[in-house]
Amino acid sequence: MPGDSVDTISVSQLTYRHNPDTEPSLIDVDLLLPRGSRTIVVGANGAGKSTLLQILAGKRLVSTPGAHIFVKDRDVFRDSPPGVTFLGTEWAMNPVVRGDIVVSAFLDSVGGYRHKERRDKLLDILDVDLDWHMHNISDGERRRVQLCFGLMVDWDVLLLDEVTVDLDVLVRDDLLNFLKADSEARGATILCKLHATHIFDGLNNFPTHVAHMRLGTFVTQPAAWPVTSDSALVSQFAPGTTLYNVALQWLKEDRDNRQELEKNGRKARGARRDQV
Ligand SMILES: Nc1ncnc2c1ncn2[C@@H]1O[C@H](COP(=O)(O)OP(=O)(O)OP(=O)(O)O)[C@@H](O)[C@H]1O
Repeated sequence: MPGDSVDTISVSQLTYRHNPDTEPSLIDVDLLLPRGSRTIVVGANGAGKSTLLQILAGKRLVSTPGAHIFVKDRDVFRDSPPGVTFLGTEWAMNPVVRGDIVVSAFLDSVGGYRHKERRDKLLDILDVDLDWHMHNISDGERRRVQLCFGLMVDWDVLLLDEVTVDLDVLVRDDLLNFLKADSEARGATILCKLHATHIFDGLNNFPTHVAHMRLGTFVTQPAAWPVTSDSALVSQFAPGTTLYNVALQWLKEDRDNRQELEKNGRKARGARRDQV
């Protein structure tokens, strides 16, 4: 709850509609994430993962009475917390980052010279060339520049929305190791969305918690990872289960649930309320 410094992220009674006449994308969400945790959220398309990340980043205003959205003990909207980094896919679409600007100038324009050590480490991990021109690089290369840009500042909370999807496996592996070591060394908290098409190799050792969202709610709250004989997930999975198997089972349950709803005449989410 707000005021408890053990939890970096504390959410309660969060309901959110993108449009007033559609079904809510998040329904009465409660969430507590301890400081230093690294949580992967699994869920089918449209489960509400990105919407939740965007709200935690303060990018979507929530006006639902009673909703509490606190990051680092601060109200995300009224007293926005410092040290929160959100990395989402829309960044690469921004015309500014597609202009004729050299990477070194671009990174310096956002203070890269002040974080030279971390910047150089990230340039190395992400294999980014300071002489690249932003308008002349591939989407994957632009993504690597974005990661360098977003991660070079010391963040306390990192909200990752799919941005590792188009990295090659070597770069991605190095980056995950960097993020893991960074979060362990500084007690920084990471929440990331796992896309259904994600490559799972190398991800197994990354999270401290995994969670499952479906139709705007958590069907499994963040649970300690890996699965051990005394962990909450042992009722669903055998100790030592891989993240790949967990995701497969949860996504299959999501599909079964959707088919059941459709059989019973329920329209897909996003339909107007008066059509549901
Ligand atoms: N900008 C928007 N305007 C209206 N509805 C939206 C918008 N963004 C998302 N939604 C709706 O909110 C719901 C949750 O979407 P969200 O993008 O959060 O899901 P997700 O779990 O991240 O899905 P995916 O894995 O497919 O990216 C979906 O029904 C989606 O149609």
